[in-house]
Amino acid sequence: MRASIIGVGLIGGSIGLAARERLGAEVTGWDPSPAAVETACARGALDRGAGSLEAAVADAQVVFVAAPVGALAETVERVLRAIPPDCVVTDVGSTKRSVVAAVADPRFVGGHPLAGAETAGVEHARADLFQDAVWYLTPTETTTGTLFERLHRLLRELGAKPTAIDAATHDHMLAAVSHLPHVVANVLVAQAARALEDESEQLPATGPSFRDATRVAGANSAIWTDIYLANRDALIERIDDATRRLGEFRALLSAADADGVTAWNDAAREDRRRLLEAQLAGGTVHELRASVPNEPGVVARLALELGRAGVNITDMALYPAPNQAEGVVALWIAGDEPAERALALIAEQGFPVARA
Ligand SMILES: NC(=O)C1=CN([C@@H]2O[C@H](COP(=O)(O)OP(=O)(O)OC[C@H]3O[C@@H](n4cnc5c(N)ncnc54)[C@H](O)[C@@H]3O)[C@@H](O)[C@H]2O)C=CC1
Ligand SMILES: O=C(O)C(=O)Cc1ccc(O)cc1
Repeated sequence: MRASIIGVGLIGGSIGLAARERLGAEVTGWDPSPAAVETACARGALDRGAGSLEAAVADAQVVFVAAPVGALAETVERVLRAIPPDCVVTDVGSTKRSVVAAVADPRFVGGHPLAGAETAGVEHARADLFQDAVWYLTPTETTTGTLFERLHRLLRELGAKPTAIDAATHDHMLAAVSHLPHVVANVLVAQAARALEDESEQLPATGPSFRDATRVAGANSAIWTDIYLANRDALIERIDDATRRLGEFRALLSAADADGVTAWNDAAREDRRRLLEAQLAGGTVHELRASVPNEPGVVARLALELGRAGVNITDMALYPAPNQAEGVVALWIAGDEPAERALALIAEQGFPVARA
């Protein structure tokens, strides 16, 4: 497998380490910072650095674009102009609408690993960063099924859990579970640091809860300014919602409503439990086989439909029929109930489907 990485920072570097270690891939990379390329080679994240983006991808079977969100659309287009025809291109940007709207090429599939850190640069890259992490993919009606399948398999081999989602749903969800938490962490440290400016005030001691809630405060501005701006409409909605919730709690306090405060706190515990429980779906893996016409977008549509219903595809394989007009998609789904749901959803799409 020949893989190429454009933007060799924390995420690009981690993909390089994992691809070389786990896939035995030959990895070439390019970054506008020569120092990043040099460190990536020294750390074993790249087999070699290339002199230009075009040279880095000329021979690739898969390209990961791991640049800041604001540079993604232009960089992906540049990659698409330079790759061989049978190469899949993906990105890792934390927001998806802008790049997916700008790039309409059957060889491109948007992506976003839900894994990372508050650090930056290939110095902090790790081969195990994506182990068991959800890795969102945003295929569209034009995505080539076989290239989507190749990317899906590669990500599984990197240890991740690829999950199809549409770009708008992704950005709205991420505003709530990633972008707002980063904003709130910044607000918390700014509040506590007021004491630094007022010499008469004693510096607060920071306990574990403060450290947990603020680990990501001031995370890498080289990527976060772009993320906040690219998702500003969804993030503003979440900030307004959070402000309203703070206002509700303020009202409970102001009324000294002890029962209300207890109910509010209990509801938070229950919400957190349900959110964390939802990540632990597992169980027996079932193989389903669906017959589908060999048309652009069919595989993407199936993956998106299952993703929307919360069904995770553990693995997938495509078997085109000799006449090339139709084919079989094999899907492996973990858990009895999700497999049942997947069977029903695929049948609803009008495709014959059975357990293998
Ligand atoms: N840091 C994290 O935890 C996560 C970050 N992401 C996304 O991954 C991408 C990369 O982020 P990190 O690796 O954390 O940042 P980073 O700052 O560690 O690395 C970014 C790299 O991109 C390079 N770069 C800048 N402009 C470029 C361009 N025009 N073309 C190619 N390369 C360029 C920089 O020189 C740098 O080496 C961003 O899109 C970010 O939203 C996704 C998931 C997690
Ligand atoms: O460090 C953490 O907890 C993070 O949240 C890292 C992170 C940053 C950006 C992403 O798009 C996904 C994950």
